[in-house]
Amino acid sequence: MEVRHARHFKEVERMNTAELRENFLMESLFQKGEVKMSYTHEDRMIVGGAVPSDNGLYLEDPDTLKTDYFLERRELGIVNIGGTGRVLADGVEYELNTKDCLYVAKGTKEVLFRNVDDATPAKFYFVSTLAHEVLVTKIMGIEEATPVHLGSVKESNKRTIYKYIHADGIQSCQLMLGMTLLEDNSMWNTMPAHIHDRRSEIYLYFDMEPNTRIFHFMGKPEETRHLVIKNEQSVISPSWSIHSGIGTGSYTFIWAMAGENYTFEDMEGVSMEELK
Ligand SMILES: O=C(O)C(=O)C[C@H](O)C(=O)CO
Ligand SMILES: [Zn+2]
Repeated sequence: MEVRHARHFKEVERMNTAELRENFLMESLFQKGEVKMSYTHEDRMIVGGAVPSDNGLYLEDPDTLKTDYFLERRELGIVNIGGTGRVLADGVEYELNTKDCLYVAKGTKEVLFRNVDDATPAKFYFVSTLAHEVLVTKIMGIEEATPVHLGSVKESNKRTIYKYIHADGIQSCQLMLGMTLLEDNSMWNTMPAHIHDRRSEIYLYFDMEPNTRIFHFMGKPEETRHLVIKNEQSVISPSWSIHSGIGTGSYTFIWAMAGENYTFEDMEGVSMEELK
């Protein structure tokens, strides 16, 4: 697993494009027959992709974590962005259709990713955070997730946030996770922007045409930078950074957060006057 260290905003102000990408962008999480992972020291989140082939794939990384098994001191949120797949958590099977989410509790010794049909392979995106308590492993479809309607056609940001793992949904120790779907011709997410100094956040952009790009904005509000992002790429947002994007075509994204509090609404809005 690759490891990324936390960066101070003063250092980030001076980064060129390649350095920004090296530090914050995960460009190839989804490789057939592999589990790919990236460990960020921003709230010690692990972000990954698993694309099973014939025999399935186990979630493991003893060298980086130095624990007896992956979820010994962690919890895990998984979302399937591919064809129907199965996750076996200590032998208990969960079938995940596209956009279904599975929370896997701390203490689960074995996590196995499988396809239902190799002709339409599953693509599992996952985020793992540190956990202090054993909670309940639970699956949730998008139709059961808590919707929040935001934005307008006029502002090109009409969208619905579906919250899966949060205080009023699937319970976790600190992981919060959901998916945002934009209406046709609404291109902006998270604008007006916000920060939340108590939590880091990771986005995965997906459901994009090969030629579509997201211009994703990060940085302190008065020192913004951008990254040009392709389909199925993931970007880290440190707690001091805005995280907002505009697509050249349609897209969906999964957001996941970890940190101090467990309050989705704890966002400090950034006014347009502040953005530079
Ligand atoms: O579209 C949005 O706005 C979002 O989905 C924002 C994320 O949910 C977020 O940044 C939560 O802190
Ligand atoms: Zn946020």
